[in-house]
Amino acid sequence: MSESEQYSRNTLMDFIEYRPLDIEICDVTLRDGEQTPGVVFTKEQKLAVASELDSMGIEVIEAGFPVVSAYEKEIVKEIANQGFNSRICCLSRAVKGDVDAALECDVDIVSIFIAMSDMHLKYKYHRSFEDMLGCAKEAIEYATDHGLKVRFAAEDASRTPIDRLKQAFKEVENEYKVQYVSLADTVGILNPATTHYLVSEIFKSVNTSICIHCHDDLGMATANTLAAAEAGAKQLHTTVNAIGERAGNASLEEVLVALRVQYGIDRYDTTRLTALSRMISEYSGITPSVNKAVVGQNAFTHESGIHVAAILEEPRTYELFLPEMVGGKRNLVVGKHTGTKALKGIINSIGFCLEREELCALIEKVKVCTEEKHKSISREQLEKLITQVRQEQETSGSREEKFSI
Ligand SMILES: CC(=O)SCCNC(=O)CCNC(=O)[C@H](O)C(C)(C)COP(=O)(O)OP(=O)(O)OC[C@H]1O[C@@H](n2cnc3c(N)ncnc32)[C@H](O)[C@@H]1OP(=O)(O)O
Ligand SMILES: O=C(O)CCC(=O)C(=O)O
Repeated sequence: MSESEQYSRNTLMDFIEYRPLDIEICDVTLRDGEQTPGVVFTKEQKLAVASELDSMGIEVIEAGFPVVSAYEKEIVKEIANQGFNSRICCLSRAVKGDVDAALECDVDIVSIFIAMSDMHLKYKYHRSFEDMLGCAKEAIEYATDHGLKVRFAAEDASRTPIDRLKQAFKEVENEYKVQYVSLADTVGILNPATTHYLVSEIFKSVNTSICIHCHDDLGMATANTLAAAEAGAKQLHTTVNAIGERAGNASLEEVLVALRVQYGIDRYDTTRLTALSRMISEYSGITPSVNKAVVGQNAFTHESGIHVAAILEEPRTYELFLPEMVGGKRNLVVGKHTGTKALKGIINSIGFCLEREELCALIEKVKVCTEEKHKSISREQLEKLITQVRQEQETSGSREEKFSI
């Protein structure tokens, strides 16, 4: 199947003015994702996830926060030494000890973060902006002197005065060689318009590549991430199944599929997404909601008669992209909303062939049964109903014969 037959391209994009996207993905499932309350990945699990991300073509993997524990440090080090194509990154506070831990892990990039919002300066650090920026600079200098590539990350950037962000980024950029500056929407306050504004403003004032790290407190993390990309952000942060602090982060599966459908970026192996999602569900103990985009159980499940009738002719009538594109499977369900064409197609596909009258009787039974049970019906129940219908038709047929004798 050709690429263009796998999905409908959003042709309205042709009417929108935006900067051509020049992006890479930094997946933070193994760091921010693991900060989901109650989630603890084993070394084997983290290695397996990192390997999948690498195979998928993800450019940067944030493997962890080494100072959290000795085991965490051991895992980050092992991931960094796997020889993956993905570059390996880890988190560090603006503290020498954290940078030392990163150095011990052999990572490619260390993400040194500070918050510069009034809220965090006052209640978290009890220190001034100048003090914290000083700490950040010391840590950055120490890291770069020791050969580490650095991302300078502004935590809570979306609640920080823009001029303060610009000043900090400019000073750091002028004094050190950093690879990235990062904007974190730590509490998920942004919307696509304000994300675009924030990134555009920073884009105008720095020469360093910009990263965007979005949280989903208002359900806009994916949209904000894409708005940031349109405004010039280079590195987009994601997590598998959108796991992460509170409402989670921008979802890897949503961002990758949106990049393809909206912007034609097709270099990632999206066919691995469903398997990776199942892997994270198992390892984290958190299953995405059934209606979760791309990987939810219902992402390619259809019941409505009008939809299924059309899908049997051409799935793209009611599917933006085909399940094969993300390693998923289509599932046609028989329930209250099933129509005759759909039922005929479904029963034919499982080896049954009914006359028109039998089909009408079956659909009646399906409706009554699903309304009584308040749920759709299983294949087994469907087969039982087909048997019942056939028996009833036979009985009424022989009765008619008797009557006509
Ligand atoms: C937005 C984010 O996701 S940030 C990352 C959040 N992730 C985590 O917190 C990972 C899990 N955390 C941990 O295991 C622990 O909190 C550790 C190992 C990081 C630190 O543990 P502790 O040394 O016991 O410190 P504790 O957690 O009590 O407090 C955090 C300290 O870090 C300081 N701190 C927080 N962020 C920064 C920063 N970016 N730069 C410098 N110091 C910082 C706080 O001000 C506080 O300092 P204080 O002890 O002088 O008050
Ligand atoms: O910006 C970053 O890279 C990390 C910060 C972060 O995790 C957050 O603020 O939620």
